[in-house]
Amino acid sequence: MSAAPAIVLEHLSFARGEQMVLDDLNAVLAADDFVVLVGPNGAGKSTLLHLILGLLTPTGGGVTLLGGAPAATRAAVGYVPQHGRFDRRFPIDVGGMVLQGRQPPGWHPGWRPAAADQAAVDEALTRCGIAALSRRRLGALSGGEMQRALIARALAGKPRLLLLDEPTASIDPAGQEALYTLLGELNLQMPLLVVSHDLSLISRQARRVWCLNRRLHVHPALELTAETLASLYGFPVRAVDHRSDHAETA
Ligand SMILES: Nc1ncnc2c1ncn2[C@@H]1O[C@H](COP(=O)(O)OP(=O)(O)OP(=O)(O)O)[C@@H](O)[C@H]1O
Repeated sequence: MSAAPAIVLEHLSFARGEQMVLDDLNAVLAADDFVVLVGPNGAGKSTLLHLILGLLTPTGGGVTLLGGAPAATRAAVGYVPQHGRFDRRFPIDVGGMVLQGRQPPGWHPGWRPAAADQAAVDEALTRCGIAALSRRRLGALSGGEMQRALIARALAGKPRLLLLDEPTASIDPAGQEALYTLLGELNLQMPLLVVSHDLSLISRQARRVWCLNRRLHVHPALELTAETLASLYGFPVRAVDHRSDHAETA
């Protein structure tokens, strides 16, 4: 028997007053899925993530997250914010930040890590290839290293699903390659939902693409054509395949 889906959207709608932000969304994110969520600015991507996490209440339909109501199951979701939105002046080292992924939700000033917490941090750092950076201050990390540290923080909480917001944005090509590899490895163990405009990520790794612009269209990734993207973004978009085995020959 196949595992239960990670996310089920059923006739999901969300309105703010007169504005219909999301209109009758239906989709399933399978237990082994790698879904990239694309859409122009204002399409409702953040609103959808908030609904999936139970931080907003649908005005129609519903969301099932990891087999239950989002408010009850969201603790099992690892959320990875954009590295550029994280304040690196925060006076903490990489190990300390990853340890935050073990802290119980809410305000617990007396919380002290147990041996199992430190073991989970060490495992997450190793999995993300940054064990050697454990004592490095956040301010001294490259963009790619910072993104890995944020992924490690999410992994430390032993999530059953990862949500990532633009993981490859503002990262140099070598760092992006390393992230593609890491995301592929993580997908062997858990489903991923990635908000991204990175066409290389879409063409190489997504099993499915959720194209959102108030309504949701689900595409098998390889069928995502320039026409689909143009209709989504409202202007022509050139899909560039960066795979070396597709390199152009002069
Ligand atoms: N707190 C809010 N109050 C009122 N309207 C909001 C609020 N948050 C978002 N909106 C509106 O809801 C719509 C969807 O916004 P949302 O942030 O979900 O889009 P997005 O796809 O994440 O955009 P972006 O790519 O620019 O981050 C937009 O029209 C936005 O202006």
